[in-house]
Amino acid sequence: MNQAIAKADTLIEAMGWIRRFRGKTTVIKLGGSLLEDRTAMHHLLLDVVFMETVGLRPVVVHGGGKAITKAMADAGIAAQFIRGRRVTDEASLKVVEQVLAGELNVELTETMERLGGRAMNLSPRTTCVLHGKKMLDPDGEDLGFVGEVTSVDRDVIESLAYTDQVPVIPSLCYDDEGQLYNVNADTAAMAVAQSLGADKLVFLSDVNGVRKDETDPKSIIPAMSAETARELIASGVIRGGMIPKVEACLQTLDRGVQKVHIIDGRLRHSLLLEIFTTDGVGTEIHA
Ligand SMILES: Nc1ncnc2c1ncn2[C@@H]1O[C@H](COP(=O)(O)OP(=O)(O)O)[C@@H](O)[C@H]1O
Ligand SMILES: CC(=O)N[C@@H](CCC(=O)OP(=O)(O)O)C(=O)O
Repeated sequence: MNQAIAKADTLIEAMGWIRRFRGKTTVIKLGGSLLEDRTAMHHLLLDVVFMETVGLRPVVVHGGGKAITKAMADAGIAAQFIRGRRVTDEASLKVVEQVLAGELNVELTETMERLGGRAMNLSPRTTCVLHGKKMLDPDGEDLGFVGEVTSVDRDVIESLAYTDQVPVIPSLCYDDEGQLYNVNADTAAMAVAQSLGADKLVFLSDVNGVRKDETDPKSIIPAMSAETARELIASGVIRGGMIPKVEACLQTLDRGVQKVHIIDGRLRHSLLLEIFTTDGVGTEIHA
């Protein structure tokens, strides 16, 4: 009996948080490093289904960098990155599309449905909600078919909330001429969060947050200002795949979203801990 009472207490404790966030949009970016870990993915999607069930509005944007690199290697294509973005020629683009839209997007949607939730894939193979153009690298490098999002079909995404469906969006966009582009998933999540005026943007990755020393989990920085984040990129402490993530955080903060978090998706229920407790996990970047 005591156990059952403790469970009821936990539900009551969550009530304040549920009321606070009910009807609010949280954009959740699932990183490809994390998607490799099936158990972690399962628990995360369960958290997403829970959020939707109690009236929050989760929107999932996903990458799949590791799976793309693997599929490219299988096809005999070497991966090349510039400042965390994949140089994408025509052959690579085919692989990117197949992995993101053909495999991961379908798997994520189906898994959520199996877990008792309702989900809808919004990919170029079904309904593409991200529109954009070729991205011009600030250093003048030609990244090939790498795009940036210029507009988001907000109405399509928001209408899913009326039928209790979680939108699942891969990081691909079309331009006005119907050319497909590979978009960094952190950048795509940022564009979606801005367009929806999201309350929160959470990046789930395979590290416990931004670290002073990339290899030392204990060196995690729990909270940092936008200014510090810029300094850490310039000094090389933040490098590789963490650069587009932090850049996306900075641009989001520039446009009015109050808080952005980078958290460890491998930690069971990290998403719920982030939303339903006062002690956040991971790194919070604030204005
Ligand atoms: N200062 C840093 N702190 C933490 N991770 C960092 C840092 N600099 C670079 N990284 C790297 O960034 C990676 C996360 O980026 P990425 O692999 O693109 O993840 P995701 O697939 O989740 O988007 C980490 O696994 C780590 O290797
Ligand atoms: C242009 C560019 O870099 N696109 C990314 C898209 C996937 C992605 O961003 O996946 P993660 O979230 O796992 O990093 C790529 O090709 O890897």
